[in-house]
Amino acid sequence: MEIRSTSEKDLDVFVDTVFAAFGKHPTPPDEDGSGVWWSALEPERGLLAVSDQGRPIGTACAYSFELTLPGGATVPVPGISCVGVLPSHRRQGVLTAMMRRQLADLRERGEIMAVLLASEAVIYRRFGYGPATYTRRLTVPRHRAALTPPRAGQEPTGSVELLRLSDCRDLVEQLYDRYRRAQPGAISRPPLWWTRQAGHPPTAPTQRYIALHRDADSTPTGYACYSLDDSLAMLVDEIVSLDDAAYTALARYLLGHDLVTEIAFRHFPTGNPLRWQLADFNAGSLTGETDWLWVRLLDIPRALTSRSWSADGELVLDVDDPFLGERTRHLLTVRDGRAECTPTDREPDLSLDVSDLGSVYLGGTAPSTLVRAGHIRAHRPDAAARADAMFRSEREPHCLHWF
Ligand SMILES: CC(=O)SCCNC(=O)CCNC(=O)[C@H](O)C(C)(C)COP(=O)(O)OP(=O)(O)OC[C@H]1O[C@@H](n2cnc3c(N)ncnc32)[C@H](O)[C@@H]1OP(=O)(O)O
Repeated sequence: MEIRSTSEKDLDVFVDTVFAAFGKHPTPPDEDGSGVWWSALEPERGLLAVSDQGRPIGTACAYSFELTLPGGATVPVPGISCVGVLPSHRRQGVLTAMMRRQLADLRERGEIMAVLLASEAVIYRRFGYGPATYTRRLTVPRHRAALTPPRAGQEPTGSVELLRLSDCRDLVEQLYDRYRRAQPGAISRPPLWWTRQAGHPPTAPTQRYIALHRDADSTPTGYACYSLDDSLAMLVDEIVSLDDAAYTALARYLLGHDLVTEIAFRHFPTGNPLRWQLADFNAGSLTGETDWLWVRLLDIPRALTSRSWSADGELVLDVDDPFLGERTRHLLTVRDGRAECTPTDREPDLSLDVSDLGSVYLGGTAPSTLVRAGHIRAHRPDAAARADAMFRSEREPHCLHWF
């Protein structure tokens, strides 16, 4: 078997092989290659595994994204996707070989970390990825959707306008970009995703309504992208807002929609105040709680010094990376929210696998939870609490981009 990089001329074979790995057939794109989820693929960042007989049997690719870190810094990240091996060639080490090659390539490019969305949670930990953000759905039956009235002096001052997605793509793109720069865990949607209508709504060409919120000065501050199905259930693909007032106004608009049986909010963030604003706290049900963005650190010192930190202090981290055969020990020193990271031979506070460091990195998983789960070993009684205070993100990490 050979693993080779792809280029533009491999695109059809690449797409065909990915679909075969998932047991599906590709739908034809528009003449210019747009209008399907894979329209934004970067063919020069793909890998193709080819059997000894010359048959393509496996695929993997990387998108060029930016990731927002706790504190608001953004870093370039490869978004790993289209990972597949033909059913006829599974469990023979094809994926393992592709992951090894891909991580080596990413290191060579100087990437700090990689991210992905896992089709199954059992696949990627062995390659050093850890789940770092989570998602779930809130569903509210329309007859229980009443919200508590706003407190005196906090009445909404903005407005909501109903638009069709096809009429306001540029505005939606700009709002998403402003939102993701302020939201830890959020991923950029490169211009290609919008111009080629790749991915899922609102970048996909699917028909959708957009509820656009403007503040009192008529400045757009958020949108909700939604549709109703034949049974009159409303599906909200995403709400993107620059502040809580916009989110609340959009939720009020959606929950007040007539002739709707229920309103389902996809990607409902942990810590979102909407349940507290419902007159009946139990009106909504939370379902589909699942991992979303997985993080794989490739350059630990650069990763740790790129984000900001919520508490000053020192931590010695002993990090095992079995897949890459590396064991490194780092002294993390945080002063005024910024970190220095140096090699050390001091006794460790925490011993952990690189996948667990990926899980706690964005602040969405408390180190103490992984200590209690038996993943991380704490060598001092106060180490887990100290790590919790330092790794916590003031704003909970959240990602709603699908790739
Ligand atoms: C980011 C993304 O694109 S997510 C999409 C992932 N792709 C899919 O889900 C498509 C359908 N599945 C597939 O194409 C394949 O089953 C893959 C890509 C998941 C795995 O490919 P394979 O070539 O079979 O993996 P490989 O042989 O290298 O297995 C490595 C190890 O992972 C384990 N493993 C791999 N996939 C799975 C799985 N789905 N469930 C449980 N264990 C798995 C193997 O058992 C093996 O374990 P071992 O090292 O202890 O023996």
